[in-house]
Amino acid sequence: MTTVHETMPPVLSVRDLRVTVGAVPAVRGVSFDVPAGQVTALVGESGAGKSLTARAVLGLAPHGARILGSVRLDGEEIAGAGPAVYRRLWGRRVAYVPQDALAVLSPVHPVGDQLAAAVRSVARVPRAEARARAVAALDAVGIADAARRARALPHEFSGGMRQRAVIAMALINGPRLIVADEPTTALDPRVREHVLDALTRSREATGAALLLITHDLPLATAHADHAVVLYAGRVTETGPAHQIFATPGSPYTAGLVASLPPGWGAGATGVEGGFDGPTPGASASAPAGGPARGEPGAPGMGGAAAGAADVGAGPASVPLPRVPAAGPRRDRWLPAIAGAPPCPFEVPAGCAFASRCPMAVGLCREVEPPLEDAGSGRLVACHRGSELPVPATTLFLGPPQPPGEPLS
Ligand SMILES: Nc1ncnc2c1ncn2[C@@H]1O[C@H](COP(=O)(O)OP(=O)(O)OP(=O)(O)O)[C@@H](O)[C@H]1O
Repeated sequence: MTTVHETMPPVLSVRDLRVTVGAVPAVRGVSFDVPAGQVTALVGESGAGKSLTARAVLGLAPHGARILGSVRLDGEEIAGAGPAVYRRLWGRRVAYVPQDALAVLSPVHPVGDQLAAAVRSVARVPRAEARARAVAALDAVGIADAARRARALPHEFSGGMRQRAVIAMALINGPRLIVADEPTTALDPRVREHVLDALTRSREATGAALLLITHDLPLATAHADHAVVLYAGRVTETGPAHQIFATPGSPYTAGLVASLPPGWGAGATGVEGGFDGPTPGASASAPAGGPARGEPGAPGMGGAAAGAADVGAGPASVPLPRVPAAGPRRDRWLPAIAGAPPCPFEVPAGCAFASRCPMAVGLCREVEPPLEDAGSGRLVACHRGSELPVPATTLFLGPPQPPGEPLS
C-alpha cells in the first residue's frame, strides 16, 4: 500500500472488510494495512465505522454482526473467527486498550494482581515472577512508586493512572498489535498527552504496532505514521499521516482539517492556512459565485439540508455552519462541513460524501469512487482528487484573508 508496506510485511492486513449489524451495513468494504512496529490511525467523524472496524479485528463485533472480507494477523486469516481462535490471540498477539479503563479492570482486585494474572494467563511462571513483571510494566508506563501502587484497587488510581495501567496490561505479554479505541478521549488534555507518551514509549520499547482509533486529527498527526480516513463505512484516503493532513487528497479530509480550531491547523498538521481562512461575512472564495456563507439565501446553514444542496461542478461556495471561536480569536468562525453523514440504512449511490462536497459532479452522485493510487504511498477514493485546489482547505475556508471585523 505505501512504500513501507512494500518493504515490510504488515502485522495486520484488512481487505474489503464488511460489517453488518442487524440491517445496518456499517462497514462497507474497508481495506488498510498496519505495518509492523508502526502506528496507524483510523480517523473519521462519529459513526464512520472506526470502532466496528476495530472490534471486527479484535473479534469483539456485536452479537449477531455479519463479518465479510479478510482480516489477516501476521498472515493468519481471522475474519469472523470464533472465541477459541481469539482466546489464543488475545494478549499474546493482539491486545486492546479501550476508552474506559474500568471496562477491562476488575474493581475488586488490586491492579498489580490483575496484571500478574494477565502474565500467568499466557505463561506458566511463578507468582513472584508474574508479580515482578506487573510492577515493572506499571513502572514502564510512568506510574511512580509502582510496587506500592500495584497493591491499590482501580478506584484508588486517577483516570490517567488507570489508563496507563490498562496500557501496561495490554503490553505485558508482548503483543504484535495493540488496538486502542479513543484511549485518551475521557482524559483532560494535560493528562492525555502524558498517557499518549507512555503508550508511545512503551510500544516502541516492545516493538508492537498500534492501530489508534481517534477522531482527533492533531493527535493522529502527532502520533501516527499512517492514517486511514473513514467516511460512512468506507476508506476515503490512506497514506502517511502527516502528508494526508498537511495536503489532503480528498475534499472530505480537507473539510476535516478545515474544521480544526484556530492554531491547530497550521501548528498541528502543517496545513498552510489551517483555520486562518474567511472572516465573518466574507465569501468562501466562491469562484462559482452564489451567496456568501452566512448570508441570507446561502442554502442549508447549519443543517443537514445543506448537504442536499446541489453545489455544482466547480469549487463552489459552500455554506458552512459556524460557531463563534472561543478565546482571543473571537473575530473568526469555527467552520464545519455542512450537512451530516448519510444514514447508514440509506447510503446514496455514488460517493457517500457527494451531498456535502463542494466539488461534486454528476459522476460523484452515480459511481462510488474506488480507492486508487495517488502516488507517494497514498490511496484516495475521489473522482476529482487530482483537481483539488492548493491548499485543499480553501474548498471550505476560502483563501487566507486578513483579519476581519470582530463579531458584532
Ligand atoms: N451494536 C450496534 N447495533 C447497531 N448499529 C450499530 C452498533 N454499533 C454500531 N452501530 C452503527 O454502526 C455505525 C458505525 O458505528 P461505529 O461505532 O463503528 O462508529 P465510530 O466511527 O466508531 O463512531 P464514534 O467515533 O462515535 O465511536 C453507526 O451508524 C452506528 O450507529
